[in-house]
Amino acid sequence: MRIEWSHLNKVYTSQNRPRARRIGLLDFTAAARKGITAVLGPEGSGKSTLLQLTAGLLVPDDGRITYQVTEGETVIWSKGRAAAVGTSALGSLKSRITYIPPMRRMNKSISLEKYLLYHAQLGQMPYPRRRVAELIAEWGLAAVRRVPLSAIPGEMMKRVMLVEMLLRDPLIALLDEPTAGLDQWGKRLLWRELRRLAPHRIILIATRDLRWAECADDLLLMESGSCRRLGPKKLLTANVPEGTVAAWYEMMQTFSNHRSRPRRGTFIADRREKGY
Ligand SMILES: Nc1ncnc2c1ncn2[C@@H]1O[C@H](COP(=O)(O)OP(=O)(O)OP(=O)(O)O)[C@@H](O)[C@H]1O
Repeated sequence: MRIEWSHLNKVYTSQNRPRARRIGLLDFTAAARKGITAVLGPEGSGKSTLLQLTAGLLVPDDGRITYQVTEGETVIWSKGRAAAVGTSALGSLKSRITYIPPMRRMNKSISLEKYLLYHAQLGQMPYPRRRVAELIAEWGLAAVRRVPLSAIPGEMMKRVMLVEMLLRDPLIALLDEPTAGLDQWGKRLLWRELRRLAPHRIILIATRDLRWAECADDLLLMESGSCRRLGPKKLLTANVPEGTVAAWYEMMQTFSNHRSRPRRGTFIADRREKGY
């Protein structure tokens, strides 16, 4: 199992101001293997764009994503494939990818319990009623189990989305800021569940919660839409005395600030030529 991103580019244009363009991804090339990959990077570095492209919710302007699902089964997502067949280019893989946005409200009148039961049945979970009841209790959602989704408060919706993911049992899980809105107990529960799923799935987590990112096997550091560093967490964090993700990230940002600060009288073009 593997996901390969090859020379991905994504530029956002505004309908009102077509000349105002923002770079989402810039020649992004990297790969993710089985396990948990923490996608790190400063605000606006392209973490969410990467997850949404990988979920098939956005179409790349250029480049391709290759999903090696099982031995001999390869699926490709690119502008050409999207133009030819739309999201059905992802075929049955689409239903095995779960994307969880940072926060979501749902305008649905169906009760939480019925909604989760529907997803358990969709995911062909054995004993769906029992599993839904267990997860509702475990994630502290019993008080709202008969409440319509539209009336569930925002911070609780994060837990609903995570339970939905566990019921669907995806092959690829893409979580954007999954700990935002979770308390310590929720964070621990999510850590445990993701570690349980990790050996047989590809899990990408875009997060600014560097302590929680310790649950990852691999770290992918983004900068200005590109992949700046990718590798096993153990190997990368071994280079910093504290040995933590937070310390490694801080060190990388210090270098980054140093690199991007133009020296007096140095033009950007000069810096490129000199390979800064
Ligand atoms: N829908 C959009 N329309 C216009 N520009 C966008 C859109 N989504 C993202 N961008 C821009 O693309 C760039 C990358 O944004 P993205 O949200 O992918 O980064 P991020 O690393 O996830 O940031 P954050 O940590 O703030 O969520 C930013 O400059 C952002 O302003």
